Amino acid sequence: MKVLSYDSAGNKSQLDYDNFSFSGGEEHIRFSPASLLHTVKIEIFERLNDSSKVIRLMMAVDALRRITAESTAIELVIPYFPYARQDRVCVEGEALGAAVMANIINSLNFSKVTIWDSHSDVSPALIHRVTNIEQVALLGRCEELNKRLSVGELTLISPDAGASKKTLKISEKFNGVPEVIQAHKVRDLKTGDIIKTEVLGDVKGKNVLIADDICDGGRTFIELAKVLKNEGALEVSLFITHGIFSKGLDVFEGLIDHIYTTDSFRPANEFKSNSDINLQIIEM
Ligand SMILES: O=P(O)(O)OC[C@H]1O[C@@H](O)[C@H](O)[C@@H]1O
Repeated sequence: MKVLSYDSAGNKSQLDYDNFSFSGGEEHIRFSPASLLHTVKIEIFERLNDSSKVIRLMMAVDALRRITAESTAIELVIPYFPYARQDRVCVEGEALGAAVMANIINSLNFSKVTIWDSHSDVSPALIHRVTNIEQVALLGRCEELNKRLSVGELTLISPDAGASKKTLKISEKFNGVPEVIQAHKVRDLKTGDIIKTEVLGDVKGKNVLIADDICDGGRTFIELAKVLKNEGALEVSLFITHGIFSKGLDVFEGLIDHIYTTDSFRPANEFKSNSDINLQIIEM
């Protein structure tokens, strides 16, 4: 967690803090009141990729509010908004995870919350004072990908209905030059298993780029890459905002040739590279 403080002249400095957990796992955090004397605004940047970080964030805000003036604005940047995929009740009896997480964030009363490439429109609608930086804007940071898309070297693949709006926006950025082909995925709502994947267009002889928000275990992209290669696609690449890669990168071997992802979920130096996959981390 990176904490920045701003004085009234807009000068920025990084705030140090002590942080440890008790042997039973409970978090402890302490800021130096002296370092906050001239602070008018605080900005917290955190990759919320595990639950203990949520507690640490809550502790940090509590500590900061105790030693700053009431007028001090506290802003939050959480590139990866956790639980965003649980944005509807698919089967009766489930929790609405996105709302649970949004309620926690809202309870901390931030002046502004920034997230990147929200999974759907639901989380931005639930979080107060939120800015969602769309995938098409993040793409601006990747020179290579911009170039390849602008010259029509890649055909965009939207892996499911949820991703199609985002993929079309990327194509529109380049005046429709990259062709967009829609794919269709059916999941078992109870187990999350993928039952069916089909590509609704001709990919023969084309270099394709699958664009989506999250790659977790990678099943969506493994199944899709198999179909794409079977139907004659040449290079199959992946542009993913949030690279969780919970099953590692080896699972894509022989199927995905190139992966572009941002450092939203983990810092760039923590990605385990795979010699067979050309992995490019877009550092923000
Ligand atoms: O197939 P894995 O990588 O586990 O899950 C990622 C997919 O699940 C969706 O919600 C994401 O938007 C993406 O399409």
